[in-house]
Amino acid sequence: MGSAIIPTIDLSPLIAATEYTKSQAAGTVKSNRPVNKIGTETVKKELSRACREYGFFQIVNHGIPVELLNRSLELAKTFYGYPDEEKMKRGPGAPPKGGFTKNPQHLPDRNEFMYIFEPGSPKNVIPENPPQFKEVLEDIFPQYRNLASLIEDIINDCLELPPNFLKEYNDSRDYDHLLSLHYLPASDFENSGKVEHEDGNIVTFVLQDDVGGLEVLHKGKWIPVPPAPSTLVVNVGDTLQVLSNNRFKSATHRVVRQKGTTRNSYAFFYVLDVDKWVEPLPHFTTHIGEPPQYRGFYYKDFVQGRIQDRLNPPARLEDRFCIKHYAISTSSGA
Ligand SMILES: O=C(O)CCC(=O)C(=O)O
Ligand SMILES: [Fe+2]
Repeated sequence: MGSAIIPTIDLSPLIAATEYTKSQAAGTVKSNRPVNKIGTETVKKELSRACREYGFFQIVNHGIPVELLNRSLELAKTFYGYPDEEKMKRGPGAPPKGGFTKNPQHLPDRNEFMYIFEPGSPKNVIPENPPQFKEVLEDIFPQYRNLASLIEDIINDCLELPPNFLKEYNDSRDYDHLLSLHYLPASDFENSGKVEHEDGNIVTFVLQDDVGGLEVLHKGKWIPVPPAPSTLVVNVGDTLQVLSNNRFKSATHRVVRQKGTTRNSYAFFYVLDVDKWVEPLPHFTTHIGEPPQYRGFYYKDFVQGRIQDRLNPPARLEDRFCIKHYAISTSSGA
């Protein structure tokens, strides 16, 4: 067992600062809590290091109530415990449409899942049962989104970009989505829950139950990401890796199914508009005389390539379509 563990970052100084600013702006309740400048700077340093070294970290005191997180996991567990006929009343959902789906048999991953979009979206097909599932999902969705926006602000500062640069670039919230995942128990012969991959977006949050199985690749070794109450896992997506010209790392991760038990998790994807052009930002290339590590692409082409690849994966993992497809190889380093 390796001793490496991914960093855990306590966001409380930032959450306090944000509450203070919000209440001041609204002109309502005045917080007596001073903005914790030193705490905020510490968070930024830790987060910056985590994004550079791991591309993966956990956050605590992030402002989303633990009761709501736990409730969302309990309700998902109840839903996936229903017989297939009941679940299929809300399926099959195929992105970009929501709804229940079982991963096709020809793929190695044994999981079932449901895509959830912002409350009120016509793409949503949320089950009526268990009661409160819909209400809880509609409550939690905007909270994930606000948290992602806060993390984006911090990342903007960590990368020393002009104020609000990332927010103005990533200015459409139409494609954000939440994925509810249910993994089946491992058999004696196979245990793949989610084959190794990188996320293509800006950042993802993962909420996992207490079963375990999420692992991240760090310096060539798989590190388990053990579940911890009220903790969210954050991972940097490929888009951020490209924009930052490899300063921030999109970590390879996977889910290994456990024997004798199912596992529930949620992944919230903070996503760029599909019409956006993505390329290394001039702040990390022309402004400082460094060559771009990627050629530019439309986000929709990248997404399309990934979907095709996931549905018809090539025999060899190294042949999978991923962000390396756009990488510029530097002959000097060859
Ligand atoms: O279920 C998990 O813990 C992770 C899911 C994941 O990596 C994904 O959906 O991209
Ligand atoms: Fe992922």
